[in-house]
Amino acid sequence: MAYVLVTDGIKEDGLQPLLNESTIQCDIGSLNEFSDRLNQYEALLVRSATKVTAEVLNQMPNLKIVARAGVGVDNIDLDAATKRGVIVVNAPDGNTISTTEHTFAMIASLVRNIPQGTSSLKSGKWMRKDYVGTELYGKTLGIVGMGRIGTELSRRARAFGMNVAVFDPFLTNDRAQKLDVESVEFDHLLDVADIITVHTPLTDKTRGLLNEETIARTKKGVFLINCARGGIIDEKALIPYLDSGHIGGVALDVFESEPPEHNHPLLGYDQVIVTPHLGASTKEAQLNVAAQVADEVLYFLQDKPIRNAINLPGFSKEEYEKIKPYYELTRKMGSILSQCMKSAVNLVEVSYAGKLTELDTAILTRNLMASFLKSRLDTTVNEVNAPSIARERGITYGEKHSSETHGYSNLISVTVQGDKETFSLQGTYIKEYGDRITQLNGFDIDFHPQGHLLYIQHNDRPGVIGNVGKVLGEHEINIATMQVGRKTAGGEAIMMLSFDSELPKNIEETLESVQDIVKVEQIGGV
Ligand SMILES: NC(=O)C1=CN([C@@H]2O[C@H](COP(=O)(O)OP(=O)(O)OC[C@H]3O[C@@H](n4cnc5c(N)ncnc54)[C@H](O)[C@@H]3O)[C@@H](O)[C@H]2O)C=CC1
Ligand SMILES: O=C(O)C(=O)COP(=O)(O)O
Repeated sequence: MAYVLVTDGIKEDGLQPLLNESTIQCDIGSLNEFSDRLNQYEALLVRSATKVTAEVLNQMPNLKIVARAGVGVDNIDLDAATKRGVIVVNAPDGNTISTTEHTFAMIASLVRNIPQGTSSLKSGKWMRKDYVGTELYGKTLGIVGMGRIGTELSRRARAFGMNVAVFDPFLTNDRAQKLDVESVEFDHLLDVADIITVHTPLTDKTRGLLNEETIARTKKGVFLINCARGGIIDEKALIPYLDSGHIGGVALDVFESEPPEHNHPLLGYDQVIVTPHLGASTKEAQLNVAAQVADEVLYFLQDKPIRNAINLPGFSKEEYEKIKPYYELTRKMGSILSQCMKSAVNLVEVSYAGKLTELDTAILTRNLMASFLKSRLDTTVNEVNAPSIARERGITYGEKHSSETHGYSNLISVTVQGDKETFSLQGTYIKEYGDRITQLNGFDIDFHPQGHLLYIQHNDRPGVIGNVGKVLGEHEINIATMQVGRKTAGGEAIMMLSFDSELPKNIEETLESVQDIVKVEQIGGV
C-alpha cells in the first residue's frame, strides 16, 4: 500500500483516479493533522499554503514526490527536495486561463474603480464624479514575463484594442510578431506603459523588479498589477508614489507575506484594490490542476513517466516510450561500472550513438549516474539528486552524441576515469535480445547483463578457463553463462560469467590465486 497525503483543500473531484486506486491510501488534511504519520507518506500533494520546508522533508523520510496543484513552487524547498532525491512536480497550465482572466478583471476593475464604486454605493453614497475611469482602448499594456499567463493576457489586451509592450529575455522576435506585441527592453517598457503587469516567477532577478528607482521611470498615473508573486513589486516602494499621486492605482492578488497583516499600509489606500490570492481559484482551474497532479502521482507510483517534474528533465509520453528500453540498460551499465571500478572516480563520460542521438538523453545519463553512485553510497540516490551528489563527491560527468555506432543501431559508451585506472563499457539494446554489453575495457564481448556476474581479467593461456570451471565446481557453483573476449591471441583476455544465485564472498580471492588470472570482480544484483 502506498500512502499519499493531500493538503490545502485540493479539489477531490479531480483526484478521483488517485482516490479510487485500491493500492493507494489517500489521507486528506493538513501536515499538522497527520503529524504522527508523516513518516509513512510517499507522496504529498499541496497548493501554495503548505510550506514544504527542509524540516518537513526531514519528518517525511519515505517521501518520494511532492506534487504542487498549481504553478509556483516557491512554497517548496526545491534544493532540499532535490538533495534528498524527492521529485517535485507541478501542474503548469491547469490554471493559466483562470489567472489570466483574474488579471484582466483586476485591470478592468482598477481603471474603472469598480471595487471603490461598489463599496461607496453600498455605504449609501452616490459619488459619480469621484470615480471617473480610464479607457483601455489605445492604451499600452506593459507585460513583464511572457510565459503562459503573459501570453494569454496579451491576446485579451489586443482584443480590447490595447498596444502591448513586452519584456521577457526569452521572447523571440518571431514569437512577438506572431502574437502582435512589441518586444522591448525593461527600461523602455517603464517609459511607455500606461499599465504594467508582472507575470514572472519570484527569483533573485525578479524580486523588487518594480522598486523605488524603476517606479520613478514610469509614466505619471501608471497602474501597476501583481497577480504573480508577492515581492516582484516592492510593496514599501509603492507608498511614496501613491502618496504623491504618481501611481494611478495598484491591483494586488499576491503579497510578500500571505495573508498580509491586517494593518498593512497598502490596504488603507483607496487606489489599491486587492484579492486574497484568488488567481487560480475557479472551479475549472482547481479541477484541472487536481487532475493533473493526481495523474502525475499515480503514474509515478506505478513507475510510469511523469511529465512535469521541476527537478528532472521533462519529456512527453511519446519520448518516454522511445527512451524506455535504454533506461534499464543505463541502470545496469552504471551498476556494472561502479562495481568493476572500486577506486575513486573523478570523471564519467557517456556517449550516445545511432538512434539515441535523436532523443533527449539527459535523463538516461542521470539514470546511469544514479545507478553508478547508488552502489557506492548508502543514501538515497536517484535521477533527481544524482547531479548534486556527483558534484559533492568531486565527480564530473558529461554526455555527448557521436556517430560511432560500431555497426549497432544504437550504442551507449561509457568511460569512467579515476586517479589510478580507467574502465570502459559499451552496451546496446536489441529488440529481440534485450540489453547486451558489447565491449568491456576495449575487449569485444557479448553478454546479457543480468543476475550475479563475475568479471575475470586473465592472460590468454590454455587451461585458464578450465581452472576457473574447476574452482567454481569445487565450490558447487553452477555457471549459467560464460563469455570470453581477447584482443590478441596469447595476450590479455577477459571472461564474464553469470550465475543464478549469489556467490560466496571470498570467491574472488580463491580465483585470483589461479595461475594467469589477473583480477576478479563480483558484480551483484544487476
Ligand atoms: N495568482 C495566482 O493565483 C497565480 C499565480 N501564478 C504565478 O504567475 C506567474 C507566471 O505564471 P506562468 O505564466 O504560468 O509561468 P511561466 O513559467 O509560463 O512564465 C514565466 C515567464 O517569466 C519569464 N521571466 C523569467 N524571469 C524573467 C525576468 N527576470 N524578466 C522578465 N521575464 C522573466 C520567463 O521567461 C517566462 O516566460 C508565476 O509566478 C506563477 O507562480 C500562477 C498561477 C496562479
Ligand atoms: O499556481 C500558482 O502559482 C498559484 O499561485 C495558485 O496558488 P493556489 O493553488 O491558489 O494556492
